[in-house]
Amino acid sequence: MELLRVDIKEAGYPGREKIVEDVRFSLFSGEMLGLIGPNGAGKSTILKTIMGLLPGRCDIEFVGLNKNYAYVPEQPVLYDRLTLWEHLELVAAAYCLEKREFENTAEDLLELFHLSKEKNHMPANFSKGMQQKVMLVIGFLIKPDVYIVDEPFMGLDPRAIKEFLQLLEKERERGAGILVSTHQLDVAERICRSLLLISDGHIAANGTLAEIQSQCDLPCGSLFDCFNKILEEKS
Ligand SMILES: Nc1ncnc2c1ncn2[C@@H]1O[C@H](COP(=O)(O)OP(=O)(O)OP(=O)(O)O)[C@@H](O)[C@H]1O
Repeated sequence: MELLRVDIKEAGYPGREKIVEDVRFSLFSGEMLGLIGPNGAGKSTILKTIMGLLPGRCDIEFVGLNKNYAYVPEQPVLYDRLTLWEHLELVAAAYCLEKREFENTAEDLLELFHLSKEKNHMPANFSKGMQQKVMLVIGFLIKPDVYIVDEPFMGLDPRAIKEFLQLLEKERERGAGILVSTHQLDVAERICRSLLLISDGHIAANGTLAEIQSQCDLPCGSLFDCFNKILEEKS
């Protein structure tokens, strides 16, 4: 089932409108789609455009009624004067989560991400990785249909990455669609059934790893090899 339809004709920043051009794809229920590409290729710009945070000529449609989503940006966005638990309560209030269910889910997520002891502390004083985990906890709390996650692995320790991936996989099995931007090509190769390689604001390759391997004539190549070959051919 299609959950998200993206058709970006042109998008960018005020004064720099053409960072991304002709990017079209759909995200389906139960799909983990990896957005990969070199620094400055336009991955975050695509995600921000999908979220309506940037101007642009585009059609973005969350297909179907009452589709909700979680967007986890690259830079954590947290309030200075709220504790971790107060952040979660705020989300629960905004999404009208039932109190008992919210509390149980929130406690489980904090436990899983090893944040229980920090519950009454201010995330503003947390390390970068801990702040990133808070953003992920908030995303998982609302159990959305669509997850849009920008570079989630940066700053997470290996244990946190493993727990995060397990949770993401559970959500995918539940039927959520997941769009994840990352530089971790080994992780993308392992977890993403479909991949979208962005170069210079355009789609340079897309499909499954097997399709990308045949597109760049590297039948047994890793995603790392394919990525570099495609980019070399383009330059
Ligand atoms: N706030 C901004 N204002 C103007 N230009 C920007 C802004 N943010 C990013 N850009 C430009 O847009 C282009 C794409 O940047 P973007 O952040 O989308 O790349 P990315 O693929 O996510 O890179 P990275 O992997 O390094 O995070 C770059 O040329 C960058 O300089």
